[in-house]
Amino acid sequence: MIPFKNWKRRTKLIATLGPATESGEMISSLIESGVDIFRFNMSHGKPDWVREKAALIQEFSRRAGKYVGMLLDTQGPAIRTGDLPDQMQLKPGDIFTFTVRGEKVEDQHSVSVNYDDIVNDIQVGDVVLVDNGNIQMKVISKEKNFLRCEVLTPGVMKSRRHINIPGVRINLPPLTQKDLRDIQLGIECGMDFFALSFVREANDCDLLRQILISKGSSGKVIAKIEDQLAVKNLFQIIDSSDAIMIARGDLGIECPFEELPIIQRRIVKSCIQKRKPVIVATHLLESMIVNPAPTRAEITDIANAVYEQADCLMLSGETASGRYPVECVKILDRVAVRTEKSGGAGYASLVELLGDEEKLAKTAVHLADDVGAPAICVFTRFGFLASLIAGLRPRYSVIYAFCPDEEVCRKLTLNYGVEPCYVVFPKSQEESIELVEKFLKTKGIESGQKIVLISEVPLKGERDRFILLHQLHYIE
Ligand SMILES: Nc1ncnc2c1ncn2[C@@H]1O[C@H](COP(=O)(O)OP(=O)(O)O)[C@@H](O)[C@H]1O
Ligand SMILES: C=C(OP(=O)(O)O)C(=O)O
Repeated sequence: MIPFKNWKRRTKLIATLGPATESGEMISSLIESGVDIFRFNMSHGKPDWVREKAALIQEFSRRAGKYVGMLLDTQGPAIRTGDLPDQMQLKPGDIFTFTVRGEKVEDQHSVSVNYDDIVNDIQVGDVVLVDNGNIQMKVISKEKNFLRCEVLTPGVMKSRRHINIPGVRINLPPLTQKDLRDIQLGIECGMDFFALSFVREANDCDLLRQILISKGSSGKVIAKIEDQLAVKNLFQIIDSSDAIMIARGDLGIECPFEELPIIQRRIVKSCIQKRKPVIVATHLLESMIVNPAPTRAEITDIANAVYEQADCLMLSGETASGRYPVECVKILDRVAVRTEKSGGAGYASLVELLGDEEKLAKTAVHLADDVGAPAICVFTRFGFLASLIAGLRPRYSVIYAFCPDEEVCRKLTLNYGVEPCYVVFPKSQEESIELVEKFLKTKGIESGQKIVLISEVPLKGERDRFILLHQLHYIE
């Protein structure tokens, strides 16, 4: 019997926290609606705000009895405008000035920029792309401390907007002083994932990892692929990170946009092949920042990412500042569940399985697929075996990861199809089966169903592992 009834979503969901979702009530509703990880975008969040919201997430996740991860997203070597007291409505023909080094100008429309070298990197006649390319301006003159531009497309200039200069290597270090302060804050708040913006090469990830380790954090390193250099160095970056984010907001500006779907597919496929979790981010439900219903194209985009079997989908402005955050999460859930049932691209067949653990995981997944098991129960100390199994994308099974470490449980919120459950490890196979039976009963899995049990915890010899095909037999 194929276990399609009560299908639980395998694709994980990340929601960016912002003014629209900062209340305890909203955080609680988002957790109830299925958010697995909350993202703090450090281009916007102030330290006290981050501390307060991180504590709220921990409290509401405890109340909901569900592990929820927290992700700190660094600003990285990105060019951003500074704070504006009020938004500015811009129309074609307006003159707009970008200032650096604290320069003050009398112009009607101006804003500071965090990157002094912008005046060197941009030439008169170049087009400046602001706010994900929404506002285009042409440089008409430049001085030591400012650039004067003509507005080409209408738009609203707000605080902390991103400026892209495609193809130019920005003269900022991979981690700025602000990033280092934010990472320290993230460690203090117990963040599980640290995303590195505008990663350019594998060394950038190594640097972040060294910082985390030196400060005693077990945080995972997520590399954001958002420009052409990162695409060029993709394989090394995948190898040096714990997970990849396809940051389509910037990537879609930094690369010709017709390349975006091809790059997305290549990244998802490569990550699955190399067994690294992958996040598809940004613009999944962009129209729902203001509209109550998605476009057909957005539904199809979500379904495509789910069909590709990405581990995770990420909402940005939709939950940070949109009008319908909870509805967006519910729509992602609904589209993901339906698409998962219909099957996926199957890139996991490309995974290279070299070591014994990998082969063990593959055997367990084959068995579970063959018998149509609704569950693979894995006893995992460090989350390694659970993530191996997730990487192989079982066709029908939820992966219940029984783990004696709450930190590891929170890190598993990113992996495809994994539901982490905290347990003290049982001492025998019999106790393991008893624990699993009791647990699966609460999950609505019926007596008589066949499930697969696998453990990385040796019961006898140091290298012994077991895989068990077990038919549930609940004692009433
Ligand atoms: N912590 C925050 N505080 C204030 N505004 C925020 C915060 N996080 C996000 N936002 C708002 O939501 C918008 C969308 O979020 P996101 O896509 O993460 O930002 P961006 O595209 O600027 O990196 C931001 O541009 C910003 O206006
Ligand atoms: C997630 C992204 O990064 P940010 O929100 O930091 O611009 C993106 O560009 O898609």
